[in-house]
Amino acid sequence: MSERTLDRAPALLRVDGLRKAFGEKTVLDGLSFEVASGEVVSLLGANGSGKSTALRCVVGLERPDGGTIAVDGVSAKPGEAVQAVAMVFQKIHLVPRRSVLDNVCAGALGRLGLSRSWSVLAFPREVQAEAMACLDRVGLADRAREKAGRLSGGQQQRVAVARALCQRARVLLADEPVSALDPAASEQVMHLLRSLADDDGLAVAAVLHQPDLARRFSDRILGLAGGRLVFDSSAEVTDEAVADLYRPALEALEAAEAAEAAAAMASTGTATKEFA
Ligand SMILES: Nc1ncnc2c1ncn2[C@@H]1O[C@H](COP(=O)(O)OP(=O)(O)OP(=O)(O)O)[C@@H](O)[C@H]1O
Repeated sequence: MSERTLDRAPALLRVDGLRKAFGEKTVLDGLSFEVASGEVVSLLGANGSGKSTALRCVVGLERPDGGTIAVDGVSAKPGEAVQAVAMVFQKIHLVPRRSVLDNVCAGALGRLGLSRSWSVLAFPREVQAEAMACLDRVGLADRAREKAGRLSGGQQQRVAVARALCQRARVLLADEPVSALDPAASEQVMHLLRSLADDDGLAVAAVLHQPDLARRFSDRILGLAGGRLVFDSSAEVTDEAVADLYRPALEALEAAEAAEAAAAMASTGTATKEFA
């Protein structure tokens, strides 16, 4: 977004030298980035470049092997959730049989010290009031009493965002938030993320597979390859730089296809010889 001029605020989220391996495979290789209050940062990269793992480390779903994560200047304990950080996913993770309002209230569970099992019959009235305000913020207050599973995918994703707001998150991580949505719903969700940064001062980091959306809705784009940052640029990143991110994956795919074609040719040759 070229016209947006951000006086970069101090980073709300600071990730420094993050390292993570699964077995022998290094997935994050010293990844560092920052996201300020009011900023939307997109992470682009080929499949397997470490984008999801990076966000999962930040939200405490994975324990990093090294590096530091700080939220508002306070270091996070590795592998532990931080109240001020929430994440939304491509697979939206609502409880479909519970009401939209209950799903949003669930954002307050950690703060209330209640179990994640939702054993409470009803959430305290003040939590319900806060959840209604969060639903209103995402434009879905009128759907509060419906079962979450009855809403469209785009609406469910907005409910997931409302749940993050009810958690009082200041850093919102979004892992492919629009990959399962149609273009109109994708626009709506991206506009919502943008306005949460612009109007509410959230720091937003989103993994996207759509470079055009990344350009339109973010202040900066981070390019990841092999668990490292290969660029951290303004949203005017060149087509070539973006294409470079996906080139190794494309080349690997082309090599696999060529090997498959060669194997098929060889077996056809053998079959022809046997037939003769
Ligand atoms: N729990 C796990 N155990 C073993 N390997 C894992 C685990 N989670 C991720 N990986 C591996 O780590 C690598 C990076 O995965 P990650 O999901 O972070 O990539 P990504 O950039 O988000 O990819 P995509 O665009 O496909 O979602 C992949 O090779 C993946 O198979």
